[in-house]
Amino acid sequence: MAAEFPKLQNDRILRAAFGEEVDRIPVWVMRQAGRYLPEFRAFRVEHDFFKICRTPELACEITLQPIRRYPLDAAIIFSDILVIPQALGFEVLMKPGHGPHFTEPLSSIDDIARIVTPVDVDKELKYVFDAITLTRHKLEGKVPLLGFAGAPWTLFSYMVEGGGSKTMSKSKAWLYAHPQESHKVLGIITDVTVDYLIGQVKAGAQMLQVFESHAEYLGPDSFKEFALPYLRDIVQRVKSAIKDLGYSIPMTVFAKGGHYALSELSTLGYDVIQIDWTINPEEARKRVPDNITLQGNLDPCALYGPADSIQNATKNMVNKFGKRRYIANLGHGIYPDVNPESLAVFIDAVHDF
Ligand SMILES: Cc1c2[nH]c(c1CCC(=O)O)Cc1[nH]c(c(CCC(=O)O)c1C)Cc1[nH]c(c(CCC(=O)O)c1C)Cc1[nH]c(c(C)c1CCC(=O)O)C2
Repeated sequence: MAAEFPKLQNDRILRAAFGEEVDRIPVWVMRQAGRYLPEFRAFRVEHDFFKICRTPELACEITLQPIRRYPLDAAIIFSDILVIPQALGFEVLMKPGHGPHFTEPLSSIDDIARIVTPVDVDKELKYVFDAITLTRHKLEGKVPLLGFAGAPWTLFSYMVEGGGSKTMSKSKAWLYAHPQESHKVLGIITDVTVDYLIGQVKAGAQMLQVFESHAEYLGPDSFKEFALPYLRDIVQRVKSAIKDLGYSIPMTVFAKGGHYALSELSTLGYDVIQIDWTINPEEARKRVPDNITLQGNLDPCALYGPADSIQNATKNMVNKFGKRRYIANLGHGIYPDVNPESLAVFIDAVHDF
C-alpha cells in the first residue's frame, strides 16, 4: 500500500527518531494547525470543530495550512484525542473558548455499562483513516504525516470529569475508591486505542504520538499503577501488529508533567520521548538512555518575546539537547494568541543550527 503514496522527500524526523544522522535538526510544533493561524480561525467561523475532524477534505486542508506557511519537517493529522471517547459512545462537544464538554460523563461506576465495547474501529473511526490517506496523498511526499491518540489515563480523566479540571479530583477519586473498575475502563480504552493506531498506520501515518497530557496530576505510584502498564501495552501491541504488516514506524510518548516517571517511560519501547519545558534537557538526557530520541521543549510562552529572544532561547535549548537523537518542538501546544511570525523565527532558529 505504501508504494501507492508519493515518495517521501524529507525523512529527517524519522531518521532522528531512529537515531540516524541528520543534516539538520527536524522540527514540528504541537497544535501547529490551530487557532493562532488566521486561516484556521476563518475555517472555524464556518465549521464546527468535530465536523472538521469528521470530514476528510476539511481535516486535510487544516493539516496542510501550517505546511504551506512554514518549512516544518512533519505534518500532524488534524483530529483530537477525544474521538476515542466518542467512538465509545460519549457525546463530546467542543465549546469555543471553553474546550471539550461531555454531555453525559461517567458519573458513577454503574455508568461503565454505557460504554460501547468492543468498538468496530474501521467503521467508527473510518473518517480519521480516510483523512490520513487523503492527506498523505496531498502532502505529495513533502514531509512525513504523524498520527496520534490520547493515552488511557488522560482519556479516562476526560470521561469522568466531563471536561477540563484544575485538580482531576473526580477521576482520581475513581483510582482510589474504585481501582478495579478504573482498570476495567482503562483496559477498554487501551484496546480501542491499539486498533485505532494500527488503523492509522494502515491508512498512511508515518509516525505515531501518544499524548498522556494529564500525567502531571498523578504521582510516581499512581502513574505506575494506572498509566504505565497501558502505555506499555499500546506500544508493544501496536509495534508487534504493524511489524507483522511490514511497517517500521517510530512511536513517541508525551507524559506532560510526568518527569518523575522518565526512567520508567524509557523502558516501554517508545523510540521518542517528548518532554515539556519544566525539565532541563540536560537532566532529561541523564535520565533517558541514549537509544531514545528526545523531543521538545521550548516554553510555548517564549514565542511571546521579540525575535532575538526567541532565537536565543532556541539556541540555548538546542545546545542543551545536543544535535543527536533530537527533534525540536515546543514543550506543549502553541497558544492561540501567538503571532504566526514568531513561529517562523523559532523554526528558522532550529534549522540554522
Ligand atoms: C489534551 C488534548 C486534547 N486534544 C489533544 C490533546 C493532547 C495534547 C495536549 O496536551 O494539548 C491533541 C490534539 N488536538 C488537536 C490536535 C491536532 C493536531 C495539531 O497538533 O496541530 C492534537 C494533536 C486539535 C485541536 N483540539 C482543540 C483545538 C481548538 C479547538 C477550537 O478551534 O475551538 C484544536 C485545534 C480543542 C481541544 N482539544 C482538547 C482540549 C483540552 C481542547 C481545548 C483547548 C484548546 O483549544 O487548546 C483535548
